[in-house]
Amino acid sequence: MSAIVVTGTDTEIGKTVFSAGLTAALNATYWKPVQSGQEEETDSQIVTRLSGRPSLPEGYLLQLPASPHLSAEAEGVTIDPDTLDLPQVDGVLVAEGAGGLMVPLNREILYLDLMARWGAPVILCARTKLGTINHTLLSLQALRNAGCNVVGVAFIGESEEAVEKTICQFGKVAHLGRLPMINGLHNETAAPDLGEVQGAFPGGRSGADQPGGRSEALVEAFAKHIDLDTIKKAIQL
Ligand SMILES: Nc1ncnc2c1ncn2[C@@H]1O[C@H](COP(=O)(O)OP(=O)(O)OP(=O)(O)O)[C@@H](O)[C@H]1O
Ligand SMILES: C[C@H](N)[C@@H](CCCCCC(=O)O)NC(=O)O
Ligand SMILES: [Mg+2]
Repeated sequence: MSAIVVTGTDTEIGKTVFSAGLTAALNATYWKPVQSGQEEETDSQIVTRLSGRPSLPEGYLLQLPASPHLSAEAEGVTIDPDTLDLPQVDGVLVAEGAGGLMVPLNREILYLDLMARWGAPVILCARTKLGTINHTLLSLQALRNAGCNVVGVAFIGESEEAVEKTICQFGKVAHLGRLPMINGLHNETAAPDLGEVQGAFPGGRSGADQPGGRSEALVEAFAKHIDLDTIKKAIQL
């Protein structure tokens, strides 16, 4: 088995959409160790809907959309990192963090510490919007200080060539491509009471534009814009 970790410079920057593209491209299995927030769909449901690939059950599935340590505390739970070793699967495992790197899992450890413990190669997702140079360089420094193996930065959003180049120069990091914004990924059929469904949603405009239950628009954009060869090499595929 090989595993690859998808993290980001912040929450809401597109890690889940990127993970769905990556999971489809690698015929992988997706895992969200800690889901903190269950407003509409979980990240696992989104990835399975967009990729047509399976998701493992979350290690912790928490209601409150907040930092994992606070969501857990709100339910009287303490996240135990010893229960969050990377699961064994056939083929490739794609594991997605929650928010950015220095997000606490409990009162003692950060997500970054767990990623360092896993030792799996890490992809850093970053916006192309103003402010990203600082966020991305800080995140790269944190990953390296923690001893993580950084595969590269995957950008998300409109093209900002000079900005992307600056990050890769100062950060001495590979540019893994840029996933543009894709229309129609939202699941208009999703509702809170679908919370237990894992997989494609039948009927409606689910963002899965093929009957097999995946978004061909995402799969095509990922194949066109993301450097899968470099990612495959990092996980010895
Ligand atoms: N490439 C894209 N094309 C279109 N929409 C996107 C793209 N990337 C992200 N989005 C949208 O932006 C929003 C946030 O994206 P996403 O859920 O992937 O963020 P995230 O980084 O995984 O956040 P979290 O920290 O909660 O896991 C979602 O509504 C998603 O559909
Ligand atoms: C609520 C978000 N959607 C996300 C957690 C983001 C934590 C950010 C904490 C912070 O940096 O302030 N949850 C999750 O990915 O499961
Ligand atoms: Mg996500």
